[in-house]
Amino acid sequence: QPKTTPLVDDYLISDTVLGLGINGKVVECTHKRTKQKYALKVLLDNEKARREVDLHWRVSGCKHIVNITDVYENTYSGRKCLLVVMECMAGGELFQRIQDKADSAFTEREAAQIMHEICVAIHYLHSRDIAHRDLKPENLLYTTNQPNAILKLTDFGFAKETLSNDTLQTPCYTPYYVAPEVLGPEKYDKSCDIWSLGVVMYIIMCGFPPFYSFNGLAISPGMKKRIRTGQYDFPDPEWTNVSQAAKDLIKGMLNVDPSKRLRIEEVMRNKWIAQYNAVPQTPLCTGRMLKEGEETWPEVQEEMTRSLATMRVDYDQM
Ligand SMILES: O=C(Nc1cc(-c2cc3c([nH]2)[C@]2(CCCNC2)CNC3=O)ccn1)c1cccc(C(F)(F)F)c1
Repeated sequence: QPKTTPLVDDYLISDTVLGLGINGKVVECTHKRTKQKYALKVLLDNEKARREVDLHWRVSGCKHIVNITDVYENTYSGRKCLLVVMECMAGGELFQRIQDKADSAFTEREAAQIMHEICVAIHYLHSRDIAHRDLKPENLLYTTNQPNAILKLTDFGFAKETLSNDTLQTPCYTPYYVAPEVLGPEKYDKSCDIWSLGVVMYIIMCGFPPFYSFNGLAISPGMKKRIRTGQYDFPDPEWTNVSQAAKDLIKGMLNVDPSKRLRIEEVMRNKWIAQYNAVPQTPLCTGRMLKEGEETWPEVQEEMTRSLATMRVDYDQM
């Protein structure tokens, strides 16, 4: 139900670029009547863009997912475009905010509260049979710069429905003797998101990623092997004071076998997440480590982007 009236009748488009998504550019815009600021994502109208908008619109009501205000279908110089107007997340990205508060101690309890917010978003998606498949630091944004800002997930450019056979093809009844796997392989798309949750949690706890290539190359063969074989650890001194509960949760999310990896329901039931307000207020070195690693942060982002691209391909072929 996108609007077909010209977006420019209702909004002023500024030339402030907020970022580039998989399928399109994001710019700032202002509602003419209310003077309210919004983020506008410009997508070329095609099947991929339609899927992104449809899935994002379906979950836009979740408190921890960037809300869509409006969608317009307009034609510019003969090209059909989808214009997605979203609430403006003026607080910027998750790790920028943790780094900016480097002086005042960032504690394990604050980390647990942040993880709880991200898990609420992922649980909202997975319970509606939608996998995000591109959960990474630059897609986690804050509403404002204020202390009470809310963290939200954005960019549904790789999102997809995970309805497997037992809900679609097979008739509404299934003979009681049919084994579950016969109804079609449980799709592993959701487990991409759990792996991402594990990587994001690891970085929140210490300020550097669990996997990286040592020789500064893009994904080195060694790094790929280390990801597949789950070779990472919790090095001292950064991890010395972190609770065993947090480390065990990360292990459950970074399990190399997607079928053995925790599901989001299990993550939400985990004590460290469910009772995040009872997590010890141990000071973490995340802010300082993020600051120290600031120049190599773009490489960390690129490596996560590549790891996700590889995983999406691998799991689609399973
Ligand atoms: O990025 C800002 N606001 C924002 C941004 C988005 C947004 C959507 C998407 C993205 N951002 C990215 C940008 C590149 C990194 N991945 C995410 C690509 N894909 C998207 O779908 C949505 C809503 N508000 C921002 C940051 C600081 C200040 C302000 C402003 F001053 F405008 F309030 C806005």
